Amino acid sequence: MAKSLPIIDMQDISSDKKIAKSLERWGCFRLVNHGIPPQLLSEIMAIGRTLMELPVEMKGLNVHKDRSFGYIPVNMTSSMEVMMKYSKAIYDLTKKLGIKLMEGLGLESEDLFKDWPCLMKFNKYNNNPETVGLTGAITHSDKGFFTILLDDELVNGLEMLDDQTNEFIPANPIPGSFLVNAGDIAKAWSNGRICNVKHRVQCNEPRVRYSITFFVLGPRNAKVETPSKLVDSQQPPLYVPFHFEEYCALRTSTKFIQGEVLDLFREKADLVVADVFDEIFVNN
Ligand SMILES: O=C(O)CCC(=O)C(=O)O
Ligand SMILES: [Fe+2]
Repeated sequence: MAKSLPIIDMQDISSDKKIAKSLERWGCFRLVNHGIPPQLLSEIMAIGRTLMELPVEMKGLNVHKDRSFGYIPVNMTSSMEVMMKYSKAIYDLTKKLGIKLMEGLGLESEDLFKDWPCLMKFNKYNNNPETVGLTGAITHSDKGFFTILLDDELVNGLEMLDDQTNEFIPANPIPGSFLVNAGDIAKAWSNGRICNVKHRVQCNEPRVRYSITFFVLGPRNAKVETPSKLVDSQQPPLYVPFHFEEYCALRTSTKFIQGEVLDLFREKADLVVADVFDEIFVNN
């Protein structure tokens, strides 16, 4: 039977343990019965599509210094309400997921992501007959802690890497669900227990694909530090505490997008660092 990714029902009484286990084994799971109404999911998806389809001249009116921050035309103010509603709902959901993860790992039940910066991103894959078989998003890990992805219900393409067998497993959509995956910060925070799953998006059919990602990034004004309970003589600390911004700057400057930069923050990093810098040198 073909391998498939874990599906977790948020209302299941053992969901906390299942969340921790799935993140350790796969670095991801599909989340169902999460409590965000399907109507709100359809509304935010519709807004994503509308924004993506705006004429180029209108998108050019974007005045943000970082051009990737996008543009919302004034006649779409009602969309702002939906966006605020959605971001609040999804932020509350990540808070619950953080608490469940803490409990699932046998840690004190607390709001892990309190005051952490988050980012919402709309994606469009211009799939067409010429792009079938090509890659829409190359293999990468996400740099933050958690990503909550609302994927296209009709057009598949997302694939998650099983790091035990090195094969890609399709994350086929389930209407009304989210795909939750862990990123580099989760791996460092958990002392290497959580998998920062690598993933990619393939074009399998000539139909445009939309998705919305909500990234829970890293601690604000504090270092990424492993809870003491996850460290002992059997599992000595793997990483020195570091700031999320520091991590992002290195990931950007090295252009390594699969979590390799975590090696620069390893305890006793002298040897590893030399290796990574060699690679950077070779790659440039
Ligand atoms: O569009 C998708 O399904 C995945 C997007 C993604 O991996 C990302 O934005 O980091
Ligand atoms: Fe990603």
